[in-house]
Amino acid sequence: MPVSRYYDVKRDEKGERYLEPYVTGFLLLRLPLLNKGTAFTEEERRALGLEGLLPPHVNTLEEQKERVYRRYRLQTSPLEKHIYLRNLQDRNEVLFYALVVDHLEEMLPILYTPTVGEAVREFSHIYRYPRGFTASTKNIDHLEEALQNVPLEEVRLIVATDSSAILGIGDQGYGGMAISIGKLTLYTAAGGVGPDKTLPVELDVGTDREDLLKDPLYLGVRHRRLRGEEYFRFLDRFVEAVRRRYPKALIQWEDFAKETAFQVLERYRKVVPSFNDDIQGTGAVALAGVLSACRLKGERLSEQVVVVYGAGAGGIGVAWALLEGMKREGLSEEEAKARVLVLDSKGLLVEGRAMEDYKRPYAQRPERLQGWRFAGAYPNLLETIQNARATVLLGLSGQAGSFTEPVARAMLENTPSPVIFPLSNPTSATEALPDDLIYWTDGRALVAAGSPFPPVGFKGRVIPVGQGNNAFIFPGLGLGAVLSRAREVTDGMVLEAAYALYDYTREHFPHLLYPPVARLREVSPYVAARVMQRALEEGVAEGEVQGLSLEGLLEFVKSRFWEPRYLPYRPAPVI
Ligand SMILES: NC(=O)c1ccc[n+]([C@@H]2O[C@H](COP(=O)([O-])OP(=O)(O)OC[C@H]3O[C@@H](n4cnc5c(N)ncnc54)[C@H](O)[C@@H]3O)[C@@H](O)[C@H]2O)c1
Ligand SMILES: O=C(O)C[C@H](O)C(=O)O
Ligand SMILES: [Mn+2]
Repeated sequence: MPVSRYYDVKRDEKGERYLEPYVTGFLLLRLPLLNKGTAFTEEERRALGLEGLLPPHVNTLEEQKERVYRRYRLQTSPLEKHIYLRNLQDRNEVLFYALVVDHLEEMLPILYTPTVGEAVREFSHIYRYPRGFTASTKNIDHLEEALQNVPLEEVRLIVATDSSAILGIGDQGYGGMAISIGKLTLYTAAGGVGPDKTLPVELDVGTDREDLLKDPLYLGVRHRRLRGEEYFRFLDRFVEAVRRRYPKALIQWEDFAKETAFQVLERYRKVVPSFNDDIQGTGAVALAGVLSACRLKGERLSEQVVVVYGAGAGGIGVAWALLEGMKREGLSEEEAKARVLVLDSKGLLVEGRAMEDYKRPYAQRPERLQGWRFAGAYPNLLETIQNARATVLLGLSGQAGSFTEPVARAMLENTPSPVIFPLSNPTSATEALPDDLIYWTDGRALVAAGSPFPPVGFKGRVIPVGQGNNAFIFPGLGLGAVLSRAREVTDGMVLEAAYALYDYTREHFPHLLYPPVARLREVSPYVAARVMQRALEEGVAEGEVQGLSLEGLLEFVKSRFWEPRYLPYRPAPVI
């Protein structure tokens, strides 16, 4: 079957790839996966009915990049830049990715965190072209038919959100589609997954935001969110329809509120290859960064006392991964648990306290608090840091400014170089600004943040701020799972992604907590290869990669890596 009902990719006599479009003329210029714009050659223009429809001069891809980059630079705000790039993506995908790959570090904050947060908020107001697939309460009863309308036959990667907890900005209704689009842009730009193998999905189950429901321009369904059984019936249908239409696809669950995130992950992880980016991707990226910090300090992870601030999808995922990391260094479950302290909005999680089920495994035994001094019913952040003598502090609370100067100074009381990662996104939700943390700790804190921040100048030093964002994990994890045809994404594969990122950083950037994002295109294939290796070891891989060594797997990944280049076009033979 062709890749798409509008084209196929074939090989010529010499084995070179070419594209065979099934549409010609003006329509060809309107399909972003096919359109080369002014780069169509004269021969192609003649053969494909494009003569007279384009300017006479034929551009190279390089020239086109030059043109669009100049316009890009003239956009006056991050959101305008985002809109500009998204329009380019919807016009000509090869050109879009060629440009993004050339300027990855510059454009990631525009296409992804933090600007994507604004794009989510404004989604209905900046909407132009359709992209992705919407499952909504309007089409859920005939979802299988609706999925047939997606003109791609080889979708392998789906990012799906119900928009209930986008970044740290909460329920965003239909706007969450922008997150699915942004995450998949990274899969292609950083993970080498062809854009025609990806499908962004919005699961529009409604919104509880009155302002959105009342906004005449709002584009989602206008009712409150489905809950309980109705909600899960909706999701069951979605998963079933995906399984039928795209049996080889992996689903990445994104930005589900904590009330459902854990249930959704568990309900489907053995039904369809899937993982939750906020729980597992974030857990892995935090573990990798804390391991790097320990290496820089010349200490072991199992010696640290970790405080995780925030007990939602991200916080619990991070607590899980750090606990696993400590156990790997030889601690018992009990020993590890006493070293990973988790707080929610009511304070430290302690057994016996009222809390949701997913938090229970991370609650401290009451004995752990023996001799502690605190004022309220449960220790707050500062009290926990002081009493437990925390050495690592990780923020996943979405509470801007919650890592105050006294908090940072308290960390410094416990260790000469505290590890402090305000991981909440977007920038407006960060627990602390990195330069504040560095000043408050006299340059001694090891700092990484979820959103991108410029390096901090301090007493003649230039201190880079690592970006502890699951962007370092999910493209490699998803790619590795798909390329190894993994039946499921196991916890072992998630943790392997963390150690792979740690190893990559140690080898290539031994003085940093995370690699620069400009290196994502190297990081992701390496993470993918390690994930594949682990999938093989665990016996969940079903693909053609059986028996390959790590080097072999890396070669395999690289041979599949999609590059933004124009293929020559040959018209379909007339039958
Ligand atoms: N850096 C990354 O890669 C990354 C990944 C995932 C999430 N995050 C960030 O983490 C934040 C939370 O995301 P999530 O998906 O876990 O959301 P969530 O809604 O699942 O959880 C938020 C949690 O924050 C905690 N919280 C709220 N108010 C608090 C308060 N006053 N004090 C202490 N804790 C409080 C609660 O425990 C709540 O469960 C967001 O800002 C998100 O951007 C970052
Ligand atoms: O989207 C990001 O930047 C990371 C993470 O998935 C989040 O929800 O904050
Ligand atoms: Mn997320």
